[in-house]
Amino acid sequence: MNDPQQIPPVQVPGQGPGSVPATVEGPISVGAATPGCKKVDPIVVADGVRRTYGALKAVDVDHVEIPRHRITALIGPNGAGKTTFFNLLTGFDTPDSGSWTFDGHALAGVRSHRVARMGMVRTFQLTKVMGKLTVLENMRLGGAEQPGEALWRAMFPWLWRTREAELTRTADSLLAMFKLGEKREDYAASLSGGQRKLLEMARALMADPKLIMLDEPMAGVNPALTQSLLDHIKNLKSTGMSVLFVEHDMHMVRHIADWVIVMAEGRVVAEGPPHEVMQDQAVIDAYLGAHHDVDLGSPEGAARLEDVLSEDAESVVGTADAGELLTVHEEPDTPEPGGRES
Ligand SMILES: Nc1ncnc2c1ncn2[C@@H]1O[C@H](COP(=O)(O)OP(=O)(O)OP(=O)(O)O)[C@@H](O)[C@H]1O
Repeated sequence: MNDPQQIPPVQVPGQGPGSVPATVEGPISVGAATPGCKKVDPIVVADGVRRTYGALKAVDVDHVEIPRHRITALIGPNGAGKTTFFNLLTGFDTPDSGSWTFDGHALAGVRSHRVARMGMVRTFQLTKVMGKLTVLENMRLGGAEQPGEALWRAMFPWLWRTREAELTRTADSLLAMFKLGEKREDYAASLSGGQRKLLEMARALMADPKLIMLDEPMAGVNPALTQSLLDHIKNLKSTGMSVLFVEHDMHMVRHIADWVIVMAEGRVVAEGPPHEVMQDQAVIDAYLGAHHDVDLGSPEGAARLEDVLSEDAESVVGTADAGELLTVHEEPDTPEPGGRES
């Protein structure tokens, strides 16, 4: 069994201390923070990306840019199109129209595994860890396969053994970081929902991404782990990674996001720094409808919003189906039900 105490501090694969950029500072947008505004250094640029389901426009994004080396939150009410947009960008779904680039490379039509190999890796709202594999095996699967690696493995098995040992070392470091070291030999199916979320995030890091996209990383994570999860995400930025996350937890958004993009009814309706965006009328309208007087930028306002939405029969806030605005609930140790890929 692995002893997390003996594992050295994690180094995100391929990003040793020598290659770590200093904290990036300075303006994020070129000019004013308006919906679809240009960024000083974008890692993703999307144009005219649309996805309809029958008459429903799930995603209808004219233009959006995701800043590099920053933590960006993608927020919006349920059904706003956030997950569908994630699916489109990462090749898990196909848009009706539109184009987008990642790190300067056009990605429309590129399949999901190639997108991941290019350095754009995502996690899912409902985790996709493989229950019948151990935690360590799941991690090793996340290691990006180099072009031609399968051939090398067949022809030069001793070289593969070296690579496998490397993957195991990286996996153990990441498992220690996510406090899953003691679970490395357990089947992933035995993990709680929250632990599976952590495993999925750790596995995504095995691919050495330039951009990690997290779909509701906090939902279902035990409160004891939430602070360390926030710290992990901040650490990713300090290693030079760009982070884009979908989240309903405004506490998390306010505390770690450098930039917030707000979607409603498939469109980008606002963007900017967290404290500004949360007082934006379009955002308040999108979230609150009639409750315009609530200030999302303050803890009291967010608490009030949570109360209001908890009483709303159509809101999932405060239920097991959604992240919460201020607090994170305990996840029962039961397997997740199947469902749509989101
Ligand atoms: N496979 C699908 N078939 C039909 N409609 C879909 C499908 N996937 C998503 N939708 C619809 O598209 C819209 C956007 O859904 P999406 O899951 O992207 O929203 P979201 O902002 O991620 O919501 P949430 O915060 O609840 O996860 C919703 O109205 C949803 O019902």
